[in-house]
Amino acid sequence: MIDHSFDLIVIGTGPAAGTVAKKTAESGKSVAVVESRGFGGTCALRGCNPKKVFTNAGKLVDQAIRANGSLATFHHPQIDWGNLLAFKQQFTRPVTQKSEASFQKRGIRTFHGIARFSGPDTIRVDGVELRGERIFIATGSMPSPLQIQGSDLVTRSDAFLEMETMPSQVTFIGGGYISMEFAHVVARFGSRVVIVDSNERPLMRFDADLVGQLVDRSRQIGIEFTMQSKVTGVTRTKDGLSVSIDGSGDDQTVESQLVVHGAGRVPNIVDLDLAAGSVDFGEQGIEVDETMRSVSNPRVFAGGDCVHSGMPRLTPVANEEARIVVKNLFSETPDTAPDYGAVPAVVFTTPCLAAVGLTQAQALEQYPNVDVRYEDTSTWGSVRKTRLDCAGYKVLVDKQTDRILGAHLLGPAAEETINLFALAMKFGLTATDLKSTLFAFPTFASDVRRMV
Ligand SMILES: Cc1cc2nc3c(=O)[nH]c(=O)nc-3n(C[C@H](O)[C@H](O)[C@H](O)COP(=O)(O)OP(=O)(O)OC[C@H]3O[C@@H](n4cnc5c(N)ncnc54)[C@H](O)[C@@H]3O)c2cc1C
Ligand SMILES: NC(=O)c1ccc[n+]([C@@H]2O[C@H](COP(=O)([O-])OP(=O)(O)OC[C@H]3O[C@@H](n4cnc5c(N)ncnc54)[C@H](O)[C@@H]3O)[C@@H](O)[C@H]2O)c1
Repeated sequence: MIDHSFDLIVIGTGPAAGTVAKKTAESGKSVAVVESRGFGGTCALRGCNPKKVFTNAGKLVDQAIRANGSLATFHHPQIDWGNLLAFKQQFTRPVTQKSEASFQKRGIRTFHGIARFSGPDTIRVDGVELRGERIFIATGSMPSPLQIQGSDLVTRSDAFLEMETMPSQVTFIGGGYISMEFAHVVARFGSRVVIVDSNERPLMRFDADLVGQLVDRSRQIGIEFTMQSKVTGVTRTKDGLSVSIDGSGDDQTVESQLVVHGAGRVPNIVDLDLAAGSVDFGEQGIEVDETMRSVSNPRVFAGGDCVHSGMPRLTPVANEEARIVVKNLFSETPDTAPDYGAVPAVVFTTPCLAAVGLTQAQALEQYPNVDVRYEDTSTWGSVRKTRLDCAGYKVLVDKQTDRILGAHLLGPAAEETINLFALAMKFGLTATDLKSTLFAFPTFASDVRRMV
């Protein structure tokens, strides 16, 4: 029996869901949202935003240590984990209540619990049956299940961001975004940090030369890398945890008090009973066409981390897909597709590593004449003034058109400067256009003229 009917039911309350629910309600439609955890989604509660508070702390201590005695004098700059957690909670604690209120203020009905399909246009949540003219799925992603003994002893990123103290020995499984970002903070807190990754280097999707520089810097601050190795099990010992590592025949164990999951995320769709809703899906997520509509159920749209779009699972991607869903949801002929442009990505280590567009290998494969401009910029004045000795760039330019094919930055303000390249690539600016632009001086942006 149907308890309530709506024009639109939205599952999730992260960036993708929020935009679609609010814009649709503002257009006069009746909307319900369903959330199984606190309202607000991963980015605001357990991802980008709280993470940035932690990485800011790591960056500040790093700056203080390397500038000590030259730019200023500091006595024992250090992270106080308890204070840091309390400060982070100033940002995260109000989110749940504010987020739900912002839906309700627009007349959106809010439901708490796990949403499950009970038919092609019906959802069950907490014993209530809802019918939707349209259903938008934006359930995000979750840590990939670890098929290892003792997987229940591994701490996930959401629990890591709520830890009241940080122990002295920490092991990270995987060498991707999460491990590298957290490891830089934990190392600056003063703990022993080990990263175990199955590849030959961490951050495989980023430029190998710049990752090499970042790994050197990471080692200088005490991070140990165990590469081409897999964690095979975690067991409890009297002092903490013992991590078993298989390094292709070279087995070893590492003692830790904390083992953190940084081994990738998968679409969070297991609880939805998508088969009951006739919604096709695969390992990479919900199958959608280019309008973000389910390929198998025309009433259903999906966006963000839970879909198989081939795009990186990042907040700006979720936002763009939501913008498109708003346009297509109630259209007789949905035909608008996302315009992702070149999606910039940043690893918030100290310094940050940032990238947009093609990698060197992709550029050389796709274009006959590529100018590869790579330089270690640690000797540049702008970098030396920060007392940092880890910086570089790689810019890939199509020699035929002078267009930027990819930009890869490591160093101070890389996380900001990359946006200039994203803008240039989206609007087809050439290397000469960038070179001829007057940027304020002395800024890191003004270094762009030397890179192109
Ligand atoms: C530690 C960490 C750091 C990150 N840092 C960055 C960063 O710096 N920059 C960046 O761009 N991206 C970052 N990301 C990725 C970013 O958080 C995601 O890409 C983004 O949140 C995806 O948004 P979404 O709307 O698809 O889903 P989410 O934000 O994940 O929201 C999905 C919501 O759906 C709810 N839900 C799931 N299943 C159900 C169900 N069956 N019923 C009801 N509700 C359900 C969940 O509880 C959740 O609230 C980070 C992620 C993590 C984990
Ligand atoms: N700054 C950001 O934008 C940011 C930050 C954090 C997370 N995220 C999002 O969250 C996702 C998940 O982050 P992540 O760091 O968990 O994943 P990731 O995909 O970035 O990296 C996972 C790494 O774990 C390795 N790995 C997997 N299983 C392993 C095992 N058993 N043993 C050893 N190594 C193993 C992989 O080789 C890979 O290098 C990211 O892909 C991104 O979408 C983004």
